[in-house]
Amino acid sequence: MDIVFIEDLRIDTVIGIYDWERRVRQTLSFDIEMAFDNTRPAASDNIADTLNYKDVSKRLIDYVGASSFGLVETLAERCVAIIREEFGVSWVRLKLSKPGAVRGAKAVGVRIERGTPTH
Ligand SMILES: Nc1nc2c(c(=O)[nH]1)N=C([C@H](O)[C@@H](O)CO)CN2
Repeated sequence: MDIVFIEDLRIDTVIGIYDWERRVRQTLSFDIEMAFDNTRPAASDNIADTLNYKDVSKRLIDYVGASSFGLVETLAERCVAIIREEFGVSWVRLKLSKPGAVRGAKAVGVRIERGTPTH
């Protein structure tokens, strides 16, 4: 299975369950793997044949930046749904990290996988 990935995409947003978290913006980090058959763009050398990681990144920056969920679980699920529905990706693995949210931990968060690879 081929993968297009986005690593450590950092986006500021309102996220969290506590009162103070509703009043500030925190930086989240996204690591995303997306199944995609890269043989066609490799043969054509044409950006139009790719799963364009810049387009995916821009869409998530806009969406996450404007969101204000309580749980990282909810945000992760919505981001994966956008990638699958709007970019036609059959399988996505997404890790959402919230750095510094727990004293003593570098980061906490969730990792989810949705869908089935079609190739
Ligand atoms: N499984 C989760 N646990 C916790 C979450 C979360 O979104 N998912 N959120 C918090 C707080 O917002 C925390 O990040 C503040 O430090 C606690 N646990």
